[in-house]
Amino acid sequence: MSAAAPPEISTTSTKTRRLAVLGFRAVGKSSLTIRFVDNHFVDSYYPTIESTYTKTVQRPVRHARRGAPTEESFTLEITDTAGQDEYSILSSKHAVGIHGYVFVYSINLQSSFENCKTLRDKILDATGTDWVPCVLVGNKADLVAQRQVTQEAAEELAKSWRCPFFEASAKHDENINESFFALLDLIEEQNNPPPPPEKSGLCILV
Ligand SMILES: Nc1nc2c(ncn2[C@@H]2O[C@H](COP(=O)(O)OP(=O)(O)OP(=O)(O)O)[C@@H](O)[C@H]2O)c(=O)[nH]1
Repeated sequence: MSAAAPPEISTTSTKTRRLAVLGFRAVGKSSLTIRFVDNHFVDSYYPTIESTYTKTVQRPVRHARRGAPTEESFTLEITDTAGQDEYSILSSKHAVGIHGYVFVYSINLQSSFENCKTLRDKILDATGTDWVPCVLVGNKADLVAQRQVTQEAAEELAKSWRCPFFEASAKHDENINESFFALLDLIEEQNNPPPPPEKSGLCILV
Protein backbone atom coordinates (compact mmCIF):
# COMPACT_ATOMS: atom_id res chain seq x y z
CA MET A 1 0.00 0.00 0.00
CA SER A 2 1.45 3.38 -0.95
CA ALA A 3 1.85 6.08 1.68
CA ALA A 4 -0.98 8.62 1.88
CA ALA A 5 -0.24 11.99 0.27
CA PRO A 6 0.67 14.64 2.83
CA PRO A 7 -2.16 17.02 3.67
CA GLU A 8 -2.27 20.10 1.42
CA ILE A 9 -1.55 22.99 3.75
CA SER A 10 -0.01 25.60 1.48
CA THR A 11 -3.20 26.93 -0.15
CA THR A 12 -6.93 26.88 0.45
CA SER A 13 -9.68 26.34 -2.13
CA THR A 14 -10.20 28.96 -4.85
CA LYS A 15 -12.60 31.84 -4.26
CA THR A 16 -14.16 33.68 -7.16
CA ARG A 17 -14.19 37.47 -7.12
CA ARG A 18 -15.94 39.49 -9.83
CA LEU A 19 -14.44 42.84 -10.77
CA ALA A 20 -15.70 45.45 -13.22
CA VAL A 21 -13.47 47.98 -14.97
CA LEU A 22 -15.30 51.23 -15.69
CA GLY A 23 -14.37 54.57 -17.20
CA PHE A 24 -14.67 56.96 -20.11
CA ARG A 25 -13.94 55.89 -23.69
CA ALA A 26 -10.34 55.12 -24.61
CA VAL A 27 -8.86 55.72 -21.14
CA GLY A 28 -7.21 52.30 -21.38
CA LYS A 29 -9.63 49.94 -19.62
CA SER A 30 -8.93 47.08 -22.05
CA SER A 31 -5.20 47.83 -22.04
CA LEU A 32 -5.03 47.70 -18.22
CA THR A 33 -7.03 44.49 -18.10
CA ILE A 34 -5.05 42.78 -20.86
CA ARG A 35 -1.76 43.89 -19.29
CA PHE A 36 -2.88 42.36 -15.98
CA VAL A 37 -4.27 39.14 -17.46
CA ASP A 38 -1.91 38.46 -20.38
CA ASN A 39 0.97 40.87 -19.72
CA HIS A 40 1.04 42.49 -23.14
CA PHE A 41 0.12 45.88 -24.60
CA VAL A 42 -1.78 46.61 -27.80
CA ASP A 43 -1.06 50.02 -29.32
CA SER A 44 -4.07 50.02 -31.63
CA TYR A 45 -7.49 51.13 -30.44
CA TYR A 46 -10.58 48.95 -30.84
CA PRO A 47 -13.58 50.23 -28.85
CA THR A 48 -14.83 47.52 -26.48
CA ILE A 49 -18.40 46.24 -26.46
CA GLU A 50 -17.76 44.16 -23.36
CA SER A 51 -15.33 41.37 -22.56
CA THR A 52 -14.74 39.17 -19.57
CA TYR A 53 -11.29 37.90 -18.67
CA THR A 54 -10.30 35.33 -16.07
CA LYS A 55 -7.09 35.15 -14.09
CA THR A 56 -6.17 33.04 -11.08
CA VAL A 57 -3.93 34.66 -8.50
CA GLN A 58 -2.48 33.73 -5.12
CA ARG A 59 -2.61 36.11 -2.20
CA PRO A 60 -1.34 35.77 1.37
CA VAL A 61 -4.12 34.66 3.73
CA ARG A 62 -5.31 37.52 5.86
CA HIS A 63 -4.96 36.92 9.59
CA ALA A 64 -3.59 33.40 9.00
CA ARG A 65 -3.76 31.20 12.08
CA ARG A 66 -0.78 29.13 13.16
CA GLY A 67 -0.52 25.91 11.11
CA ALA A 68 -3.21 27.06 8.66
CA PRO A 69 -2.57 27.74 4.94
CA THR A 70 -0.56 30.88 4.31
CA GLU A 71 -1.76 31.53 0.76
CA GLU A 72 -5.15 31.48 -0.87
CA SER A 73 -6.18 31.28 -4.46
CA PHE A 74 -8.62 33.62 -6.20
CA THR A 75 -10.19 33.32 -9.60
CA LEU A 76 -10.78 36.85 -10.79
CA GLU A 77 -13.52 37.37 -13.36
CA ILE A 78 -12.83 40.80 -14.76
CA THR A 79 -15.45 42.52 -16.89
CA ASP A 80 -13.93 45.10 -19.21
CA THR A 81 -16.91 47.37 -19.93
CA ALA A 82 -17.63 49.61 -22.90
CA GLY A 83 -16.53 53.23 -22.43
CA GLN A 84 -19.17 55.27 -20.61
CA ASP A 85 -19.90 58.95 -20.25
CA GLU A 86 -22.32 60.73 -17.94
CA TYR A 87 -25.25 60.02 -20.30
CA SER A 88 -24.64 56.27 -20.59
CA ILE A 89 -27.17 54.03 -18.91
CA LEU A 90 -25.54 51.80 -16.33
CA SER A 91 -26.27 48.15 -17.01
CA SER A 92 -27.71 46.45 -13.92
CA LYS A 93 -25.24 43.58 -14.41
CA HIS A 94 -22.48 46.01 -13.45
CA ALA A 95 -24.15 46.60 -10.13
CA VAL A 96 -25.24 43.08 -9.17
CA GLY A 97 -22.79 40.39 -8.07
CA ILE A 98 -19.71 42.57 -8.53
CA HIS A 99 -17.27 42.43 -5.62
CA GLY A 100 -15.25 45.49 -6.60
CA TYR A 101 -14.68 48.19 -9.19
CA VAL A 102 -11.69 49.63 -11.02
CA PHE A 103 -12.52 53.25 -11.92
CA VAL A 104 -10.17 54.34 -14.67
CA TYR A 105 -9.39 57.79 -16.02
CA SER A 106 -6.56 58.97 -18.19
CA ILE A 107 -4.17 61.49 -16.62
CA ASN A 108 -4.21 63.51 -19.85
CA LEU A 109 -8.00 64.00 -19.89
CA GLN A 110 -9.69 65.97 -17.12
CA SER A 111 -13.20 65.02 -18.27
CA SER A 112 -12.35 61.33 -17.85
CA PHE A 113 -11.49 62.06 -14.21
CA GLU A 114 -14.80 63.88 -13.65
CA ASN A 115 -16.54 60.95 -15.34
CA CYS A 116 -15.25 58.54 -12.66
CA LYS A 117 -17.19 60.49 -10.03
CA THR A 118 -20.40 60.20 -12.05
CA LEU A 119 -19.84 56.49 -12.65
CA ARG A 120 -19.27 55.77 -8.98
CA ASP A 121 -22.42 57.73 -8.05
CA LYS A 122 -24.37 55.61 -10.52
CA ILE A 123 -22.99 52.42 -8.96
CA LEU A 124 -23.90 53.62 -5.46
CA ASP A 125 -27.43 54.50 -6.66
CA ALA A 126 -27.83 51.12 -8.32
CA THR A 127 -26.49 49.13 -5.36
CA GLY A 128 -28.29 51.26 -2.77
CA THR A 129 -25.12 51.62 -0.71
CA ASP A 130 -22.94 54.53 0.28
CA TRP A 131 -19.65 52.73 -0.29
CA VAL A 132 -18.31 50.06 -2.62
CA PRO A 133 -14.87 48.45 -2.72
CA CYS A 134 -13.00 50.13 -5.55
CA VAL A 135 -9.64 51.40 -6.73
CA LEU A 136 -9.08 54.67 -8.61
CA VAL A 137 -6.57 54.33 -11.45
CA GLY A 138 -5.07 57.21 -13.43
CA ASN A 139 -3.85 55.43 -16.56
CA LYS A 140 -1.43 56.68 -19.24
CA ALA A 141 0.98 57.93 -16.58
CA ASP A 142 3.65 57.81 -19.30
CA LEU A 143 1.94 60.80 -20.98
CA VAL A 144 3.11 63.07 -18.19
CA ALA A 145 3.87 65.98 -20.56
CA GLN A 146 0.15 66.10 -21.44
CA ARG A 147 -1.04 65.83 -17.83
CA GLN A 148 -4.41 67.46 -17.06
CA VAL A 149 -5.23 65.69 -13.77
CA THR A 150 -2.96 66.35 -10.80
CA GLN A 151 -1.97 63.55 -8.46
CA GLU A 152 -3.18 65.65 -5.55
CA ALA A 153 -6.73 65.91 -6.95
CA ALA A 154 -6.86 62.16 -7.48
CA GLU A 155 -5.44 61.42 -4.03
CA GLU A 156 -8.06 63.71 -2.52
CA LEU A 157 -10.85 61.93 -4.39
CA ALA A 158 -9.56 58.47 -3.41
CA LYS A 159 -9.37 59.59 0.21
CA SER A 160 -13.01 60.67 0.12
CA TRP A 161 -13.90 57.29 -1.43
CA ARG A 162 -11.77 55.45 1.18
CA CYS A 163 -10.05 53.52 -1.57
CA PRO A 164 -6.53 53.04 -2.95
CA PHE A 165 -5.28 55.19 -5.82
CA PHE A 166 -2.55 54.54 -8.37
CA GLU A 167 -1.21 56.29 -11.39
CA ALA A 168 -0.50 53.49 -13.86
CA SER A 169 0.69 52.85 -17.35
CA ALA A 170 -0.58 49.85 -19.26
CA LYS A 171 1.98 50.75 -21.90
CA HIS A 172 4.97 50.67 -19.53
CA ASP A 173 3.52 48.06 -17.18
CA GLU A 174 3.52 50.35 -14.16
CA ASN A 175 1.26 49.79 -11.13
CA ILE A 176 -1.03 47.36 -12.95
CA ASN A 177 -0.70 44.39 -10.58
CA GLU A 178 -0.60 46.81 -7.67
CA SER A 179 -3.98 48.31 -8.68
CA PHE A 180 -5.78 44.98 -9.06
CA PHE A 181 -4.21 43.46 -5.94
CA ALA A 182 -5.02 46.53 -3.85
CA LEU A 183 -8.66 46.16 -4.89
CA LEU A 184 -8.67 42.44 -4.10
CA ASP A 185 -7.09 43.10 -0.71
CA LEU A 186 -9.73 45.75 0.02
CA ILE A 187 -12.52 43.33 -0.91
CA GLU A 188 -11.03 40.64 1.34
CA GLU A 189 -10.55 43.10 4.18
CA GLN A 190 -14.31 43.72 4.05
CA ASN A 191 -15.08 39.99 3.94
CA ASN A 192 -12.60 39.00 6.67
CA PRO A 193 -12.32 41.50 9.47
CA PRO A 194 -9.54 40.64 11.93
CA PRO A 195 -10.55 37.76 14.25
CA PRO A 196 -10.46 38.24 18.02
CA PRO A 197 -6.98 37.54 19.41
CA GLU A 198 -6.21 33.84 20.02
CA LYS A 199 -6.77 32.85 23.66
CA SER A 200 -3.97 31.21 25.62
CA GLY A 201 -4.33 27.50 26.51
CA LEU A 202 -5.55 28.27 30.05
CA CYS A 203 -9.30 27.90 30.46
CA ILE A 204 -11.12 28.52 33.72
CA LEU A 205 -14.48 26.78 34.07
CA VAL A 206 -16.99 28.16 36.56
N1 LIG B 1 0.42 56.16 -23.94
C1 LIG B 1 -0.43 55.25 -23.47
N2 LIG B 1 -1.45 54.84 -24.25
C2 LIG B 1 -2.30 53.92 -23.75
C3 LIG B 1 -2.14 53.37 -22.44
N3 LIG B 1 -3.15 52.50 -22.22
C4 LIG B 1 -3.88 52.49 -23.33
N4 LIG B 1 -3.38 53.33 -24.27
C5 LIG B 1 -3.89 53.58 -25.63
O1 LIG B 1 -5.16 54.22 -25.50
C6 LIG B 1 -6.03 53.76 -26.54
C7 LIG B 1 -7.30 53.22 -25.91
O2 LIG B 1 -6.98 52.09 -25.14
P1 LIG B 1 -8.08 50.99 -24.77
O3 LIG B 1 -7.46 50.05 -23.82
O4 LIG B 1 -8.70 50.43 -25.99
O5 LIG B 1 -9.15 51.92 -24.03
P2 LIG B 1 -10.60 51.53 -23.48
O6 LIG B 1 -10.84 52.38 -22.29
O7 LIG B 1 -10.70 50.05 -23.27
O8 LIG B 1 -11.51 51.98 -24.70
P3 LIG B 1 -13.12 51.76 -24.87
O9 LIG B 1 -13.37 50.30 -24.82
O10 LIG B 1 -13.47 52.34 -26.18
O11 LIG B 1 -13.77 52.51 -23.79
C8 LIG B 1 -5.25 52.70 -27.33
O12 LIG B 1 -4.70 53.30 -28.47
C9 LIG B 1 -4.16 52.27 -26.36
O13 LIG B 1 -2.99 51.81 -27.03
C10 LIG B 1 -1.03 53.82 -21.64
O14 LIG B 1 -0.80 53.42 -20.51
N5 LIG B 1 -0.22 54.77 -22.22
